[in-house]
Amino acid sequence: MTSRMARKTVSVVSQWSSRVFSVELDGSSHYFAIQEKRAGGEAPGIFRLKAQRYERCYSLLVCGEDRVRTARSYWELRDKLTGHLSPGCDLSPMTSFLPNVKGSLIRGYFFSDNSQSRGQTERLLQTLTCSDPVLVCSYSKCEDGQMWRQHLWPAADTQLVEMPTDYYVVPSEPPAYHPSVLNIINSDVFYSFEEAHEVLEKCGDIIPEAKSVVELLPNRAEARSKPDFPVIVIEGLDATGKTTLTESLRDTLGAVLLRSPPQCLAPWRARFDREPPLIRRAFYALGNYITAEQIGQQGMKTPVIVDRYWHSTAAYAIATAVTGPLSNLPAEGSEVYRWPSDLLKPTLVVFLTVDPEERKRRLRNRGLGKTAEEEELDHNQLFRLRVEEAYRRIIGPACIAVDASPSADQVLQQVLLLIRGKCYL
Ligand SMILES: Nc1nc2c(ncn2[C@@H]2O[C@H](COP(=O)(O)OP(=O)(O)OP(=O)(O)O)[C@@H](O)[C@H]2O)c(=O)[nH]1
Ligand SMILES: Nc1ncnc2c1ncn2[C@@H]1O[C@H](COP(=O)(O)OP(=O)(O)O)[C@@H](O)[C@H]1O
Repeated sequence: MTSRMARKTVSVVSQWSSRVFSVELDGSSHYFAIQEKRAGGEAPGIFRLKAQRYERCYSLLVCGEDRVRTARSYWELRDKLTGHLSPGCDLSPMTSFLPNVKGSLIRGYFFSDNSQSRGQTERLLQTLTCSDPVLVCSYSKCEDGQMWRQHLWPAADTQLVEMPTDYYVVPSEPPAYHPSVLNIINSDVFYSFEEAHEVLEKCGDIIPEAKSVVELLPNRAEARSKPDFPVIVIEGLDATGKTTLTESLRDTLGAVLLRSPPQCLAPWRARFDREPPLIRRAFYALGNYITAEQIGQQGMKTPVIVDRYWHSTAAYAIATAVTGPLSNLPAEGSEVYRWPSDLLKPTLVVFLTVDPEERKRRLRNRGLGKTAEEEELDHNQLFRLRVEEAYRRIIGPACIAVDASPSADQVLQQVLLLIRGKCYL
């Protein structure tokens, strides 16, 4: 680690005693803080859970100045740990944040070492080199077995890191919001063309395909005049009937059918789907801006139907960043649900809803593959509920839910009524 990185480390750790830490285990978040003086009382939840089986736990927090490299390092760290940790070590996502300080979230992993030889884990930790500094800490039970202490591992060449290495671990109250909310804006969800464009520009030297995507982008989000014809967006989870309905609307209304991400990005979509959220969501956000350009052009000549657009991008990003129950989502009216001021607004957004069992039936009949995210929708009910609720909370425009359980023709007639009522078509 260079001295510059060490200074960064010092700056992170120097705020350490005011930071809160969260560890996710079995769908629950366990919060703790640290302090230099021993305090009475019981150990934080995550440590009580570990106390019976482990003598030692570890955490790795990825903190760097370049957020693209830090996001990549966090992503790569998971593969390194899962590839080298002794079998049975349980790895849990971990974050560290300053309550109410946007952008203060640092991501990492917490794990307990169940290997016979502690040396194997410690050698792994020593060798973990990421393009960004990884703050390595170990946690050990105090002599009385009640309290736990956190030890900071100064990386080999960071003589500059002059700080006390031992802190006592104490319980912390859950924050008023999910920690990820601190970093959602322009990290998980992008609210301007410039913000998303900046991320893809920065990726150029680590992801060559990013340059090809950037070349396809408009110079900036053109402040176009409102299209003369209605723009109808059809949204919904996979297999709710969007493709069927959008194609029928195109034929019935003599409209143009567009999609987001647009066809021109198809060659790189799978590539960016493998990237960490910061990069992946920037890719999808820019896809919306390219589609907006196409809507602006076509909408001067004919009605436009769009298969997915901003709602899909924001809903999946928010529901992925904020884990756990629905109550963890940012409250209705939160700024995370607002429409980007520089993104073309449609006339109407229809959100198709289908009973989960009917949707699974349709998925089976459709027979097409599913994204990893769609797989997650199927076996993680909480994730699906968060995605659906995020769709509903997005405003500017909000979506109008339509029950897509009836036959394809009945759904078409119902949506046509909506369109004619709203767009006078
Ligand atoms: N279109 C779109 N898809 C996204 C976005 N973010 C994540 N995804 C993922 O991509 C899947 C949609 O892939 P598409 O090929 O657009 O979906 P589709 O062609 O409408 O067909 P379905 O998968 O049945 O919805 C979603 O279910 C998410 O898993 C986004 O911003 N736009
Ligand atoms: N209203 C409907 N009733 C019954 N099956 C439908 C209906 N709409 C679509 N389907 C079928 O469900 C499957 C998924 O539909 P599709 O239009 O591909 O959904 P999406 O584009 O949302 O993934 C397809 O096999 C399609 O024929």
